[in-house]
Amino acid sequence: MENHKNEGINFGRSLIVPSVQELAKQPITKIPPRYVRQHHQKPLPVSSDDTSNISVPVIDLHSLFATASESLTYSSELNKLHSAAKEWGFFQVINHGVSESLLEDFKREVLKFFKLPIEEKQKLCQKEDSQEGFGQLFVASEDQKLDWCDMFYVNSLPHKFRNSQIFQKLPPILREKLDAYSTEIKKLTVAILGQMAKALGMGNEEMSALFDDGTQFIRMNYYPPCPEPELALGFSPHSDATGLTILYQLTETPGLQIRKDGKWVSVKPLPNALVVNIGDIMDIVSNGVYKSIEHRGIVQSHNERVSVATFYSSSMGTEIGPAQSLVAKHNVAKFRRVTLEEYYKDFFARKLEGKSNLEFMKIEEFNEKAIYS
Ligand SMILES: O=C(O)CCC(=O)C(=O)O
Ligand SMILES: [Fe+2]
Repeated sequence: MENHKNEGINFGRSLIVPSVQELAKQPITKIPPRYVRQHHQKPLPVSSDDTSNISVPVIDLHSLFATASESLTYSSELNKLHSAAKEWGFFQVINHGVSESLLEDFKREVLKFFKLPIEEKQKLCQKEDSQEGFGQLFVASEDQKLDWCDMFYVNSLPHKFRNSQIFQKLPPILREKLDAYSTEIKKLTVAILGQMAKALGMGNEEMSALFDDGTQFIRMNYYPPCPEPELALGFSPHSDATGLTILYQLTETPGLQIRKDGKWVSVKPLPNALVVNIGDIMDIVSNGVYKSIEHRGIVQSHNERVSVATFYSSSMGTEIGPAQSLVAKHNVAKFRRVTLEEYYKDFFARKLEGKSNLEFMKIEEFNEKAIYS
């Protein structure tokens, strides 16, 4: 298993903030000012921004992979995947092959973890100069607004980057299920990326070279009930700095919203489905064809919400930039090339601010408007 001296990889850390779950246990009717959003960021009442009749595409991975093994160059499911990645940047997958019993077991252990007494969770808290552990990310200053959320974050793959101090302290069954979940989600991610290579007309080897031995991070999010949900956000608007993210919504409480044509659209939890989204790195690799979409989390007054995001990127030494095959095909590169380390250092040094990180990678003339659609 993991190397005992391993201290993980490190992109600096965020400021220490109080546990929101502990705060929400107090008999409060108002939230502290640090959680009250400025007007433009407040979640609107649903009635004034009604997008309830719109939903993200659902893709049946069983049919997608079945037609792939028949080596058809075209299939309607592949076409659906391509348009979902281009037009939505988000979709849900069903018949994804990750066993229901693993999803159930993992869910139970994650929920148990967040219910542990704070003293137990604090044994796993983020240490000096590390993002991994229990705490919060992206808090860059004392006057920044805070998310109504506690989180636990670990580097899960490759194994050599696992922080052994954290893994050893995890409740053993959670550690076992996390390990199994990480393996299954990596397989699923790589399989979806392979289909995307095909849909984009990229060389399959090009996608494999970037992602077969990639880096995986797991972030578990706990959103407690909030006495003033119309003033707070569970997760500030952001896009993910990854290749692909697979999100498991553990509870039935909705909360994830994506920005679609200027409106916030909810991604409602579906039974046995996983949410997939394009991250900034895939947006870059696809030379802007696939879209990394801004999303946020809202909270509710009576229900807690729990989600697990699994972020997958290329391996650490890799230089990221538009795929050469697509640059040749499009006759232009829309993004600069940087190493993954440089990219992440910049991402984690900021507070979350929509898609600002992707903008910084764009070659100037493309900053305003995408040319491919
Ligand atoms: O909880 C959610 O649905 C969103 C989480 C998310 O966007 C993230 O962890 O990056
Ligand atoms: Fe996200």
